[in-house]
Amino acid sequence: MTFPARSIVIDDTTLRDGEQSAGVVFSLDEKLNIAKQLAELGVPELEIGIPAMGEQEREEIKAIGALGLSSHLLVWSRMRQEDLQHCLGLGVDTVDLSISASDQHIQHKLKQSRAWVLATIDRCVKAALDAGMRVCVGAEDASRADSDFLARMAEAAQAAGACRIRFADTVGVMEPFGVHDAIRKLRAVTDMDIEMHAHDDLGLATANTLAAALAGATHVNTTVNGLGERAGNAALEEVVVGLKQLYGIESGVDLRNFPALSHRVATASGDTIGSRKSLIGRDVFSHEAGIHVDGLLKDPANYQGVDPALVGRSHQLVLGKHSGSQGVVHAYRQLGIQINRWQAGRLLPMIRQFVSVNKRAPQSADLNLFLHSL
Ligand SMILES: CC(=O)SCCNC(=O)CCNC(=O)[C@H](O)C(C)(C)COP(=O)(O)OP(=O)(O)OC[C@H]1O[C@@H](n2cnc3c(N)ncnc32)[C@H](O)[C@@H]1OP(=O)(O)O
Ligand SMILES: O=C(O)CCC(=O)C(=O)O
Repeated sequence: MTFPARSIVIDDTTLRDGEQSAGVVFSLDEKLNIAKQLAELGVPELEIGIPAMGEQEREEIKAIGALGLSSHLLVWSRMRQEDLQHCLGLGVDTVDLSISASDQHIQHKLKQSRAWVLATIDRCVKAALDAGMRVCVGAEDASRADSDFLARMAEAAQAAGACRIRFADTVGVMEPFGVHDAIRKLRAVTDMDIEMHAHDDLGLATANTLAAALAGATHVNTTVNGLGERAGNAALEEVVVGLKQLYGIESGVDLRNFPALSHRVATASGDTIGSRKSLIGRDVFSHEAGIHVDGLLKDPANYQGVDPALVGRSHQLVLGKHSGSQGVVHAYRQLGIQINRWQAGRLLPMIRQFVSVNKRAPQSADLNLFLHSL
């Protein structure tokens, strides 16, 4: 399958939805550094906070704005006049004005009607525009909304002057085919930009985000390391690499310095990154199995699905229970010691015995000992 060359805008919400993860708080210093690093990677848009939360949040939003970053900044707000007022004068010219799209939320959270939602969109979007803001209408819980009503919301938003609608899979219950259909349907009824906001409750946030991009979304929300409410959002690193590698869609984001940002966000959020977390986990570019190591040494393409250099990393070859003789020869060569395959074959049982007992790879001192005992 071939895909037309195109680009997409990443709107990273590490500093908004990322910080909404239970128990996570970023200090101002952490926010400033995360924002700077995101901008340095070339992330074009950053959603940086919720002004209605209070004076401190607003001061921090201002401080991020004062950095003069190359990234375009947004704030998030409930679709309420009083919340909108808090978004003004912060040095940020775009607001995601959020209102629920599903009957579940409209009736049982907002305790309102669909007609009220449409009227509120009209009133609040116009008020934001009058105040000099650009508006993205956040359709919260869009994934559980009636699709015809969502279309009416999009029409109301566009008629009022919004430039974008955000399709939020708020509770993370969608799958890629459904997302593709939903975004296609939205694309057919509006000329506004469309943004996908996915949650990872079923482990599908990235897949759903890619599906939205294929269906015509112009913007996608991400967070560093997939941080975010509950199971998190679509991970910036996965979305950027997936868009480019699978579909040739450019995001303009260069992840070669991503490990430093990933580490910063993990530390600031008190999180540990799973060792097998795609692209950033400790072990995802490590190889032990003899056949794989032999193949990689002959040509990395033999066992490389993703080039680790894309995310500033490299392959690690590890000696272990499943090593073969080529891997052993290579490990000794790294120490400046030339051995032949016959010697490697005799060293293998020692290596296996060592890792079985110690549950770790042998270090250079161990390898020297093995060699001397031959
Ligand atoms: C899916 C998402 O991620 S949405 C973003 C969620 N993020 C957050 O909630 C983090 C920041 N939140 C906060 O600091 C606070 O919740 C505030 C400042 C926004 C509001 O605080 P409070 O006024 O004390 O209200 P509280 O949080 O208890 O309840 C939410 C209220 O907002 C209403 N509300 C929820 N969403 C919306 C919306 N999109 N538009 C208008 N009103 C809304 C609820 O119905 C409820 O109103 P009620 O008190 O009249 O029943
Ligand atoms: O309405 C929005 O802007 C999306 C809010 C959000 O974070 C969500 O629905 O998960």
